[in-house]
Amino acid sequence: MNLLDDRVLSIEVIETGQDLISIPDKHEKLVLDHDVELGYENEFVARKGVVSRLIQAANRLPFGTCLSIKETYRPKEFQELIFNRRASRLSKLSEHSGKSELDIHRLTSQFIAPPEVAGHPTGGAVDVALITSDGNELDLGCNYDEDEQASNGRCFSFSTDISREAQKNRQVLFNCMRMAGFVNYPFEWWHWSYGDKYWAAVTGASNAIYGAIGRN
Ligand SMILES: C[C@@H](N)C(=O)N[C@H](C)C(=O)O
Ligand SMILES: [Zn+2]
Repeated sequence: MNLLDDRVLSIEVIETGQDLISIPDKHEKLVLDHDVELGYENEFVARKGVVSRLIQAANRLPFGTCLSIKETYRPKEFQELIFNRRASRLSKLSEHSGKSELDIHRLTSQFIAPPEVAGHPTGGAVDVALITSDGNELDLGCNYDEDEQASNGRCFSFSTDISREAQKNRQVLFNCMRMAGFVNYPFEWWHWSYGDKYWAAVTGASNAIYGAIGRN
């Protein structure tokens, strides 16, 4: 399901009011990746229910494997900025010349969520990968945050164009995240959410429980 699907756009939010809290930085199975450059200060916070699910997911990983946390809560203004920036870049590419605004909106929405449905500004979405306890990133088929062009489609969760090792690692990651209640966005193996509109549409929940929230 993509982010512009009517089933996602039509989801109502019944906000729980749950706080954003910090993801523990001393947990033996969770590693906060401070090297990811985002363009704003990453505070590694998420909704309380998301943080407890991240801990559940991490605790299910095999001995010696940890969950690497790349990005969690992202301010809505930043979501708007990166969405508009990508739309503007795509519209200038010769391969997209002649495309309508709606086509560009659709193309942009595959890699960056339109602000009205985006999970990161709700504190419900997380970007994660796997890392060994001595700090080596596991092969998951492409680098974190490489889009379809940069990864030759290997960012898609169900790409078959990745090594056996990467397929096995994805299976480990997908199992632990699913068991903890997260749903994956299948265009990006690293993007998972709980409680946002996308999660509600995929799980059939009657509403989302987390809407966009400010950092107080
Ligand atoms: C930009 C990319 N890392 C990302 O976060 N994409 C998802 C779909 C999002 O914007 O929520
Ligand atoms: Zn994400």
